Amino acid sequence: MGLFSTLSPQAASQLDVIVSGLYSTGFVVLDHVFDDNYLTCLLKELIDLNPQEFKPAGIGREDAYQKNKFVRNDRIHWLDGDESFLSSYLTWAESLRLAVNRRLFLGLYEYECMFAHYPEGAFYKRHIDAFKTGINRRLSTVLYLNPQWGPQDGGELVMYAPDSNRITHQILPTMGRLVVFLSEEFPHEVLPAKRARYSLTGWYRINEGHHPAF
Ligand SMILES: O=C(O)CCC(=O)C(=O)O
Ligand SMILES: [Fe+2]
Repeated sequence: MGLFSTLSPQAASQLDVIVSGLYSTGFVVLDHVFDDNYLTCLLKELIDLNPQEFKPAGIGREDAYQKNKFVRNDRIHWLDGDESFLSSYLTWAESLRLAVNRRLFLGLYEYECMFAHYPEGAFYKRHIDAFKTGINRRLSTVLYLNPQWGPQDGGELVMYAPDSNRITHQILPTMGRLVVFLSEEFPHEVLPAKRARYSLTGWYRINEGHHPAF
């Protein structure tokens, strides 16, 4: 049984929307990709994780700029991929990887993801997830897990036009909202959250060691 047999027709057409949006603007925001029960389950798993296992963001896998607590002060928990609650999400992530590779030839190879917790007041200053010369991230995903989040709660994701100070979008991190964008193109920042803000964030990487024959 192929992977797509596990996707609903609605999920398959959402993948088309994402791929088309990436093709035309490099950036997509979608609601209702995952059902409410599953989102609630993800949020519960996230909240149940031992707070000791959340590390200040930037430790380990990123550059010095991103380790600076004046740049970001969220807390993150890398996921191994073998957590049972993640399997539906990872099935979806794999189907997106295949759809993107098939239509956009990005050569996405693997996906890594983490839970992020922005405590009250936390932020992440303007940055780019990958520089063309640096880490091999090509596509960023953020799935927000914040029930009843409104404008009064802050924590917007602010997206800038490539190489510009022009703001193109201010996105509230509402429950189930998904943002997908090309990692190398769009500077973005997270405004201070006025209450705890949760997300499942991930990146597709290319395989550094892999040199295609053609
Ligand atoms: O949570 C968000 O809205 C974006 C987070 C982000 O930019 C990152 O973790 O690189
Ligand atoms: Fe980012």
